[in-house]
Amino acid sequence: MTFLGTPLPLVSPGALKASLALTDPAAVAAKRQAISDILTGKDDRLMVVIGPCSVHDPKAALEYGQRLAAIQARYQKQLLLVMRVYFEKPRTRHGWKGLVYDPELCGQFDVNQGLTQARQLLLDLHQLGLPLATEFLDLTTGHYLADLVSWGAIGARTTESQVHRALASALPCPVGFKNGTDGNVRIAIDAIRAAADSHLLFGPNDQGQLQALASAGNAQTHLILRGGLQPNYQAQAIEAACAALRHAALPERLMVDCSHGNSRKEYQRQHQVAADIGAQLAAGEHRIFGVMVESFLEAGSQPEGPKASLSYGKSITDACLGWDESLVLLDGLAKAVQGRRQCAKA
Ligand SMILES: O=C[C@H](O)[C@H](O)COP(=O)(O)O
Ligand SMILES: C=C(OP(=O)(O)O)C(=O)O
Repeated sequence: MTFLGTPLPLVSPGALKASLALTDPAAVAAKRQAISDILTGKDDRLMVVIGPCSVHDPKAALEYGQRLAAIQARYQKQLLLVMRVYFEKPRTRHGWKGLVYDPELCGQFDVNQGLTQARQLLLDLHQLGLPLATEFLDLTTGHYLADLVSWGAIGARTTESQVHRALASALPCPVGFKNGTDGNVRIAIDAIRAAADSHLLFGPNDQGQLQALASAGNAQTHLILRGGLQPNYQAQAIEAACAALRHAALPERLMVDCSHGNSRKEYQRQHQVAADIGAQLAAGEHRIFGVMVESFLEAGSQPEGPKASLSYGKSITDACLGWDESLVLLDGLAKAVQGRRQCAKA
């Protein structure tokens, strides 16, 4: 090995997809189309990407998905609920990097187990009828999981990365680019433009052999305002971001992340962010087509640690809204969409 480190066995994408097969790809395609219709404005509902910051316990994530699936019908006239199922965590400095890398939370890097658990959970959630959202971070994991994903994110720390823009150009689903952690929106707009092109990328084929791929280009990409040194969810920031999109000859369509830089990492502040967005929608703001919310079974977060030491249903990365308060936030967004429709009729 010319690289320093310990080689670890890795299941091939084809073997994993054969053992945990998606039997109804048309159902995933329909979910992607529903998201695309909202992205383009054909459907006037609001897309809500909601769920835990990260998946460390597939059982708890599945329970969250069962609850989300059970309320889809309640909101379906106003909201399209898309579940966050994040298996890879971009860290600012240190910390657990996600289920794919360390499913036992013990630093053993059992990637085969992590990929298997991740794909099994996506299959289980897909069968509940939920559209599924994830961040694509490592350039390889998409080869194992992307066929089950309805919407992808490129995170604040990788939006400027050329290889992540190339990855997005090859993904079979709509993709949102977060602004930079400092609030830089331009790099996300550059990413949208770059990802529309065909790019050369390297990755495994189904047999696990390295191949080069000339991507098709992805026109279904968009901006996500996630805050930065200052929040960027308020009307003035929305206007500035839309002016930048207009200047780049891009559609003025965007998603707002109620968490991260917009909540300043205070999870309950997501209520205020969602309420401000709701007021904008109710006043006729049509350019905001979606929001992101960090939400789980239990409110808050807990320090990462051995699985046996953790309490059930609580995030070990960013703090999240609890289930009941998440319903309050969804109720407010549904009312705001109704208000937007009244505005449109006036
Ligand atoms: O969404 C999760 C976090 O915002 C991101 O992974 C960074 O977390 P950290 O700043 O604790 O590393
Ligand atoms: C890591 C995330 O967000 P960001 O890239 O905006 O920090 C996330 O949404 O889980």
